[in-house]
Amino acid sequence: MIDDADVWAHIDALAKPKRSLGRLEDIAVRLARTQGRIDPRTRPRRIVLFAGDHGCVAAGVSAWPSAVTGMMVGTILAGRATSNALAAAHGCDLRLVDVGVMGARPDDPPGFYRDARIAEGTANLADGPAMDAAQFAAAWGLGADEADRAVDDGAALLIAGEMGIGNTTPAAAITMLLAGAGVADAVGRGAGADDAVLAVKTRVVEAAVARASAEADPVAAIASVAGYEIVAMAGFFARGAERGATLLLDGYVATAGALIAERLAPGTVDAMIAGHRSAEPGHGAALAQLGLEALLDWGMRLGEGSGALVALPLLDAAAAMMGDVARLDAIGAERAD
Ligand SMILES: O=C(O)c1ccc[n+]([C@@H]2O[C@H](COP(=O)([O-])O)[C@@H](O)[C@H]2O)c1
Ligand SMILES: Cc1cc2nc[nH]c2cc1C
Repeated sequence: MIDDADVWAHIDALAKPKRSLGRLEDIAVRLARTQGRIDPRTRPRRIVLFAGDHGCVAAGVSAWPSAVTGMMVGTILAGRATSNALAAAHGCDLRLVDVGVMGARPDDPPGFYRDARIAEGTANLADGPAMDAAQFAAAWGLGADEADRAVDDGAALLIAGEMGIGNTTPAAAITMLLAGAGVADAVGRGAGADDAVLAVKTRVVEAAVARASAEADPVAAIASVAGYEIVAMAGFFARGAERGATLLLDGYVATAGALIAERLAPGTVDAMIAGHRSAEPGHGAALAQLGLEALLDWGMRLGEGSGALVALPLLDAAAAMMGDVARLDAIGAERAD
């Protein structure tokens, strides 16, 4: 633990007028708090992309077919997705984890395949629970293992990204369940739903949340409307926070994972910084529930960790200020402000 007052005292002693770096100083304080040190680190850093499919796509909740998840997995493995480009641009190590992608891909690297308990995609949440408790635990465990691996490899800052056609449907249901959002706010156009798809998605989410709300057990309620990649991100966040890493959040789907983490492992939010606010209308309610304010609001809605990766240089700037700027007394000047 580190006292905010000590962090501000350090910032106010630097060779610059007080508060002259504006919001960058607030980010620096948050970063220092997440790591419990006055000179927080943003390197090494790692993004883990969790990819999974969703049975509810069969109900007509997405503009895209599930096969596109596997196609994008191939693109990520080939190093040609947006996440690869942004991670490379900002010196961020990237890993891809299969948490239930439909279809076999013979070219996948060894070790890519998922825990045996995780099916090729969740069950259709329009018809019944998306997953059972054992599958929830397996997905959470995969995510937690990835956080352990990242921290063991030296990472100080972690990003979770995701790829999964249909996953803004479980994200909307979780935002209703855990952040109290109304259905009209929570359900958005995802990867490009038209009015007809939006109407189906709204009905599906409303019915699934009604069913989940009747569950007495909180994990069963969440599992009933979740996605494997969302639960894996929750496990990743919870374990990452436990291990002292800073968690930089991406968009609506990643924040659904953050809501689950905070519900089941309270205090995880203390390690989080919200990279951006997605164009999905429910993201504001999800961030408000966590008490987080996004760094950027740029109308992005891709997923893949892209919003977090775009915000990453802001954290680098804050960390550089904390670690690399001389003190006013060291240059022989006296504070005049
Ligand atoms: O996280 C977000 O803010 C976000 C907003 C809109 C779309 N997405 C991405 O789009 C896909 C899900 O969209 P959909 O319409 O198929 O539910 C999935 O691969 C997500 O990564 C992600
Ligand atoms: C092409 C495509 C790429 C994506 N990356 C994350 N979600 C996505 C959804 C689609 C459809």
